[in-house]
Amino acid sequence: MHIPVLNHSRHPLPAYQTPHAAGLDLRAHLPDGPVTLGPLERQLIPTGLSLEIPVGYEAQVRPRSGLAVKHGIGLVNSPGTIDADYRGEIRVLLVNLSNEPFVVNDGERIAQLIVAKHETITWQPVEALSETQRGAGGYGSTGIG
Ligand SMILES: O=c1ccn([C@H]2C[C@H](O)[C@@H](COP(=O)(O)OP(=O)(O)OP(=O)(O)O)O2)c(=O)[nH]1
Repeated sequence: MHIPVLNHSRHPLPAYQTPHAAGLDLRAHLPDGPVTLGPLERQLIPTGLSLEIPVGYEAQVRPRSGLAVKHGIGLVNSPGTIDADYRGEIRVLLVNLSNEPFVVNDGERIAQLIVAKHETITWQPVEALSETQRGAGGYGSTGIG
């Protein structure tokens, strides 16, 4: 699938790092210099990228596990949703869940983008739903562990 992309950064377009990777790494676009995230601080980090995603598809912004395990860096709204009709810049809502400041440098790979199909549904209001073995059970109703 080809996706039209505007790249306002001086970084290369997101690329798959291995032949069968699902995600394309997104880089920080910080022309004015690095940004420091203090402990528990969150910031929207620009990528310099705007997309034209085909109708029927979305893009998901997901954390990178390496940054999560090594530095406690996550996404507040994980996974972020990029709508097909969004034409603005993709931004990444990073949060520092560690006790140490974390420096985000220009060009650093901060998150990953997955393009996925989605359904557009219509509602069918009813008076009752079909019965199942689970019924309304959840939240550990089958036991923990
Ligand atoms: O991590 C994210 C999440 C969203 N967006 C952009 C693309 C998306 O299409 C738009 C709106 O996102 P969302 O629907 O999650 O935001 P909202 O809080 O529901 O606001 P809106 O009322 O604008 O839909 O913001 C990003 O750039 N990064």
